[in-house]
Amino acid sequence: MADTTHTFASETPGASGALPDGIAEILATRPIRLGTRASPLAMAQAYMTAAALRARWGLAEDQVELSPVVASGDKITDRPLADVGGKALWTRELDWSLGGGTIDLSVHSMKDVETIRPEAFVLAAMLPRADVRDVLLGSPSIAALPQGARFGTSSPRRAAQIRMIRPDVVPVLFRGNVATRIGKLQSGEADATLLAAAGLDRLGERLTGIPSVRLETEVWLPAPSQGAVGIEVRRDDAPMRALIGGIDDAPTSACVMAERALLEALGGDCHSAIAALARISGTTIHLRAVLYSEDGAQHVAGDTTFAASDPGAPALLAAELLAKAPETITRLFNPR
Ligand SMILES: NCc1[nH]cc(CCC(=O)O)c1CC(=O)O
Repeated sequence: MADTTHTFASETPGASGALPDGIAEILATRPIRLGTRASPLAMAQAYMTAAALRARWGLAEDQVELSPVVASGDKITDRPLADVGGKALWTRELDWSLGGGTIDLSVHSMKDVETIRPEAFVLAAMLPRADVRDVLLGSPSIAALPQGARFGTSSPRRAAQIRMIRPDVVPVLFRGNVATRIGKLQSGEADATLLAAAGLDRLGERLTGIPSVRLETEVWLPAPSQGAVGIEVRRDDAPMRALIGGIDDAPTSACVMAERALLEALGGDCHSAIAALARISGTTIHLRAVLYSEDGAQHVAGDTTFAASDPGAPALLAAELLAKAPETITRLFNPR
């Protein structure tokens, strides 16, 4: 018989500590309001954030509340995101709520958050990063894809990466949430697709009957910020900054900030095919990145190792990559 004694952090006496200044006064009148998109994945991530906040500060169930907003990006599912307004479609409605004070915090998939954010907000915390890998669905390997396979994606990165390895593969437009895309694969709209392991894991997707493989980062880098959930707060809201700062996973924040600094220096947008991943060991960050031409026929890769205290290093890698990239790649970027 297994030992059934468990200790939960939230039950450890004193583990939660005193609330940051000003929070008790807010809780006397209303709950903490977490803004989130309404998609199943966004809701799962917001639940995780609420649970982490309650555990960290010893808050009751009803002291943290979710406030779902339907994002424009969730209403338009028949065109590539890049053609209809880009990443702002995911953040616009949440930004209005946060700026207007009807929510205290916005929970985001960091992958969907523009590199340049309103000056009034701060990304004050990230949850521990999930599995960063992309998952190939519909085939047990890239090599096993049938000749001329139809590959469902709306991501320039994923389309370029697959065609670099398999130029015969034909991209077909795939949008919608995770369940929608799995449904499209199962109904035969494509032979294969790619999804983030983080999303599948957080939704508890079983993928029954679908051959799949998690692609190792040595051979297949994910999107910058993939697998990271970030929480934004108004810059002038000191109590909420302290509250949310209490659940920040510092290694995740350091890596994701490095990937975002690279993206910002490159001037990448939804049309640019860029893969990047930072890993941290102690205070040393290792950042790898690959830029692709649209058809994947050309690519440039590079990496850099730097002290976490050196915020300029990702921009140097960006400059080095652009300097050696052919015009088919540089034209996809607007470096700053
Ligand atoms: N662009 C949609 C999106 N934004 C974040 C995730 C997955 C979760 C994550 O990367 O944290 C997904 C779905 C996907 O790419 O499969």
